[in-house]
Amino acid sequence: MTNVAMTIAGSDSGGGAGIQADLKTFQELGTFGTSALTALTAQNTLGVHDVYPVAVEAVVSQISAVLNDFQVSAIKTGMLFSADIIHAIAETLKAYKQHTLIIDPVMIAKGGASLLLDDAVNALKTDLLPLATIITPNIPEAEVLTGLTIKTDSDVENAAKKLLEMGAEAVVLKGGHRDTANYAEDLFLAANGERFIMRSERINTKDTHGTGCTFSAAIAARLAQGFTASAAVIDAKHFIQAAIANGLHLGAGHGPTNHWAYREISEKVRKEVLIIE
Ligand SMILES: Nc1ncnc2c1ncn2[C@@H]1O[C@H](COP(=O)(O)OP(=O)(O)O)[C@@H](O)[C@H]1O
Ligand SMILES: Cc1ncc(COP(=O)(O)O)c(N)n1
Repeated sequence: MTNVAMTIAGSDSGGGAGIQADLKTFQELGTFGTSALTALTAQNTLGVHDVYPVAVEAVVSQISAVLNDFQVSAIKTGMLFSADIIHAIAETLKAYKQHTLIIDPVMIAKGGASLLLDDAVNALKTDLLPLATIITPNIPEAEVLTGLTIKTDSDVENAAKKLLEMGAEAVVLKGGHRDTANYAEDLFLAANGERFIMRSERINTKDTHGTGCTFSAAIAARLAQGFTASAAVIDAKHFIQAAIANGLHLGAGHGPTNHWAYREISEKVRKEVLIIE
């Protein structure tokens, strides 16, 4: 059976993040990728040069066209840009009773450009977050969503709990932005009580453009194939670790990750690089 996923996100002309990262990741993991664009960005490894939002009707029309024809097993969202777009997406997904939803609450690009308007944060919290099967914030995004300051391990736990209280079924609070020098660790916490930490070696590289997009797309690809939430996030961590560790060194700024590295690494080697506790 062919499994289908959809990404609702922005286009990154540089190919490392956004829709491009999502579709490459779906393809690598054997899930058929469909998409609805929310914005075009003129972007490269040095930064975001321009943002052109897509009209709300055009976003809804793309989602409807896909959902009217395909059996989509998982949807992920990335850059959503405005409150109007978020509201329309939430209403459309509710109308289609689409249940498996991974929300990567993209706010700011690595170079500092805003990919979500300030007044859209509330719409993300009230309209979309309660529909989430899994939400995957990085530390700054979790701070904005919860209003908490996140520095210590217990701050991470408290923020994850608060995100569950806000309506997500599960959260992966990603630790890429923490000051852990030797490892990058992410906390998985679910409303059903499941909890674990995924810890991998921190790769010393500036080429981390699109890590969050790629990670959440890998989760969506695996959920679309019927993986459980915990199995999907663990495999996504393997995928992103391989992609960062085998960087392509493209461009003069924050380069993209290597979306085909995972398929070249044996399962045994993948398992060796990840500690689950
Ligand atoms: N230098 C790194 N080495 C290894 N893993 C990393 C590194 N930076 C980020 N990660 C991992 O990449 C994923 C994305 O993390 P993060 O950088 O926190 O999110 P975002 O890209 O949304 O800012 C997480 O699984 C995180 O642990
Ligand atoms: C269109 C688009 N979407 C998302 C990101 C965030 O990238 P990252 O995954 O590095 O946070 C980006 N830079 N551009």
